[in-house]
Amino acid sequence: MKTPDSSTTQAPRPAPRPPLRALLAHARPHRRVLLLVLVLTLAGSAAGLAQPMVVESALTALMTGTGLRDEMLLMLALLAGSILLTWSQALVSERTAEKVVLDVRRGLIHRLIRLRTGELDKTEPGGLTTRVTSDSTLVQHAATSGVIQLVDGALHLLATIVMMGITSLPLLGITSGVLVTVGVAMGVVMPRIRKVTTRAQTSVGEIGAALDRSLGAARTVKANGGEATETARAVAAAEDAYQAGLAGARYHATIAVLSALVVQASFLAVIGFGGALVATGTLDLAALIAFLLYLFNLGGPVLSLVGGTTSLQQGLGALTRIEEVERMEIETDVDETPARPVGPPPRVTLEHVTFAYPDRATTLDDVSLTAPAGGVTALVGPSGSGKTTVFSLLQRFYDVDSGRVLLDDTDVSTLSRAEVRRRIAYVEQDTPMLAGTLRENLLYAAPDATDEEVERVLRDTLLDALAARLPQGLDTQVGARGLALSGGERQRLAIARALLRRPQVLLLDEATAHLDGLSETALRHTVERAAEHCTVILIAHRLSTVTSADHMVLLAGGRVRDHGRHGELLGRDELYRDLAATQLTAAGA
Ligand SMILES: Nc1ncnc2c1ncn2[C@@H]1O[C@H](COP(=O)(O)OP(=O)(O)OP(=O)(O)O)[C@@H](O)[C@H]1O
Repeated sequence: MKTPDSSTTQAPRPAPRPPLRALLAHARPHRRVLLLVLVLTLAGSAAGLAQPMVVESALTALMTGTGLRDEMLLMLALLAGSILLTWSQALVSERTAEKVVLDVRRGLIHRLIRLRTGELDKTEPGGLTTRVTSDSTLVQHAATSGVIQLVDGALHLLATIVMMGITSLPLLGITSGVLVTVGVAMGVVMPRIRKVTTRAQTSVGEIGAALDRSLGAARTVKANGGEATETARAVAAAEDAYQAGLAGARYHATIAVLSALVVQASFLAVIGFGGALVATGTLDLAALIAFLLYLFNLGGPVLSLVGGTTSLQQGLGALTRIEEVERMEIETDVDETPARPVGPPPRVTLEHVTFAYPDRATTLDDVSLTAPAGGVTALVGPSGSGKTTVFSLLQRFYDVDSGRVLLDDTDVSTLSRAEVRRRIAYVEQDTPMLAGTLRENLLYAAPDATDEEVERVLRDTLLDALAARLPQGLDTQVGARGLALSGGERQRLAIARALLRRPQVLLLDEATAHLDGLSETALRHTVERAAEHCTVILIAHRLSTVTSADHMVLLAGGRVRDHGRHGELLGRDELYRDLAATQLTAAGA
């Protein structure tokens, strides 16, 4: 059972749409421009279609001895017209295609960054990013040039056939063999092209996923000599993409050869049969030549049809993957900018909270705990006992299955996620630094913080000495291409960033890494100073933390086992005594 309103703040999951309908939905906003492109394309094709007729009349003129001037001028005009039309058509069509892809990418980026935590748990990030990069490109071509090529190809083909019929019906009869064969070949090959393209795209996604995983865990890979295994995994996906690409190439080549072969064969047939007709005087030589020109013109529309169908097939495959993202649940309530939290730090309460990760056994079972307002509460417990899960529920990364999470008397499920996360700041165990300067890292979530606030927070986190030591002070670059900070400094920087937002609650997952005595004291001092302004809840990994905490909650197996002060728990709880002796690290130990 979900909390009553949890469904109102999440995006509804739309039913899957048929891919073609979805594709047309992407083309719809640009329908006017696409119509213009189609008109231009058709006009270009019409200019091309008129050429053999003009040739026929020029040849007749030549044979009857009348002048050629008009025909030559007309041919030049047609040529110029068709060049101009093709050029402007290509330009407008490319621009629209770029707009389509930008729209698709904007939508995807927006959704991916707001995906619900539960969706992220289920999906590999590499597979998601290829939807923004390569899949969107395939949709772009399908929704614009693909559709246009198809319509143009079909109309052009039809018009060519009509013109051939007008020129000579018997010769058209001979040629129909071409059309039927090409049609059958396309019907057989096209679905296969779609299948291999989908396979190729899936493999490309797997390359991304495999690399993301390897690079994200680069140190583990190196330390375990896992280079060969990781390479093999990514290369296997690359080879599969290659195989799928090869299969696609084979199908394309088959279609190209078939069309060329059939056009050549019918050319011979038309020459033979048409030659006989000319010899008997049933057909003009000029008409035969015009017919042959049409025959060769057939290649254009047939290629358009093949190209259009291929890109449509590819686009539909890509769209199926993009639509998967459209159907994933996102957090819709994170973009509002709630007012800065004011008022005293709240009491934080979990009231009979039960929670299970999707498709997992119960992780928190009837957990009730209270972190007093403005104090330091430490969560302790063996690994896997549910400490991090409590933090996740407090920030509404997930919603509880039953029970309530309260800030004073306010149920967090009645607040938007933006509001909850504005009130609560979270410092992870291993805080990544963002690219940029020390100042940019500090101001990430509070760009309007004043210099005085920055200075006070630096003092509270004992980072003022570090900043003073640096030649460029707060404008020093940090991270991969700048100053490297120690684990302790990184976590204090993260606390400073969190405090600058002036949160009401600070959640801190203490680093398990060993800190020297100085850093440990600095961290404790920082936490004590933070507790002057907000309610601090921390996942404790240090003895010094639990001895100085106001209150402690001992979790075990997803339930609250005991709570109280360090001395009390030490006196009465065996598990706690064990933990204190083994897990909690003492400075300088
Ligand atoms: N995203 C997730 N999806 C599914 N199960 C999860 C997820 N995160 C944690 N779990 C499971 O929930 C249980 C509690 O995990 P949690 O991270 O809350 O424990 P913890 O007390 O913080 O452990 P540690 O001290 O090792 O960090 C574990 O059994 C874990 O396997």
